[in-house]
Amino acid sequence: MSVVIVGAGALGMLYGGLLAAAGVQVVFWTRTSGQAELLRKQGLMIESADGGAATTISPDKFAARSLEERGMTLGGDPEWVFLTVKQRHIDDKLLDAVRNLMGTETKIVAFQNGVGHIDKLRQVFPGLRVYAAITTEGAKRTSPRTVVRAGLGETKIGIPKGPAMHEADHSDVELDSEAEKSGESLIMLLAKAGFPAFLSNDIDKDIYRKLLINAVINPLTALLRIPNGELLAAKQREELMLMLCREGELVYRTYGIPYDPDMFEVIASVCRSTSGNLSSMLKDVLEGAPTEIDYINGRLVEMARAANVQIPVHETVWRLVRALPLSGDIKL
Ligand SMILES: NC(=O)C1=CN([C@@H]2O[C@H](COP(=O)(O)OP(=O)(O)OC[C@H]3O[C@@H](n4cnc5c(N)ncnc54)[C@H](OP(=O)(O)O)[C@@H]3O)[C@@H](O)[C@H]2O)C=CC1
Ligand SMILES: CC(C)(CO)C(=O)C(=O)O
Repeated sequence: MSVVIVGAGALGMLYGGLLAAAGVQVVFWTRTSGQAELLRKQGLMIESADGGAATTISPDKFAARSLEERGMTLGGDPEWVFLTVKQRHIDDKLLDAVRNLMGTETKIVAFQNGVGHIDKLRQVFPGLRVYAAITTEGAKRTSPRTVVRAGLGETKIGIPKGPAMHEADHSDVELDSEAEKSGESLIMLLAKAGFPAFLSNDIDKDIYRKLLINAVINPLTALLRIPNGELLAAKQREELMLMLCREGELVYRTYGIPYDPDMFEVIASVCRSTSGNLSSMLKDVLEGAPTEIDYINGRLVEMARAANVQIPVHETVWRLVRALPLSGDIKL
């Protein structure tokens, strides 16, 4: 079994590193030749947030190439391509490069938060099975060859339905037997590498559940510059969370997208279980990097507008996060 990791960032190094350590044939595909070279020379390291022993993966356990070295052959016909770049990185150039990697039996697994990417991948690769992975792993890249794993999360894998997920029928649909067989082999592979992983028959529900969790926690933590747990530490913050949650539920009801009856409690419990974490959006803001707001709150706003539904709090946080200065932009 071979796995190509497109994007050796936090998630890419975590999954690729532990798969390689478990003996799976892994090829990392980085953006820059500098990172690929560093990985080839020094290997990579996965540290644990609680100070436990780090896992070192030596360079003989994997291969690393870069987009800049596009001419180089990666060899073979990979069984899986894990797409672990951010949503905004999925552009025509990247998709062209991914196309060159695909063999006849290759399947893609997309790990992005938010929505939009699956439809894009389906348009570019018609007829190809695109799996979505929804994970509660928390990974942070601390150097081009080091990643910190916040704790053991769950990874759910499934094939989203319909070309546009929010227009899809959300009744339970069984995966066809071939897709199920492939999905199960991937789950076993991930389990071998130490990831608690499950096959989902309704990954759309998981995608939209995560979307609402992110659409409440991420913009508020990014705007208020606080760790996730601090959202519950003041009534005013909880009120904002509740408004975002209720507006999101309104959109979901409008489109017939199922959500947990106690969605607010689900979100609050994520704040508690990740209380010390900085959300990915806050990390992006602190690093001066573009955020994934367009693919999270932006998508909800788009859906609401298309259905003539008002979600003013999402609209406001979406605009505010988009308007945040990139670090260093403003000197006071
Ligand atoms: N980190 C986490 O814990 C979780 C992340 N996710 C989702 O997973 C996705 C990835 O997140 P994360 O790993 O944190 O992000 P990172 O920013 O750490 O990693 C993204 C990686 O993609 C690389 N990249 C960008 N463009 C290209 C390209 N053209 N070719 C090859 N590689 C490229 C970047 O390279 P470079 O740095 O050189 O630009 C970087 O290494 C996001 O959508 C996020 O929402 C979901 C759940 C948890
Ligand atoms: C669940 C949460 C909010 C954890 O930090 C997350 O997925 C993120 O930060 O993007």
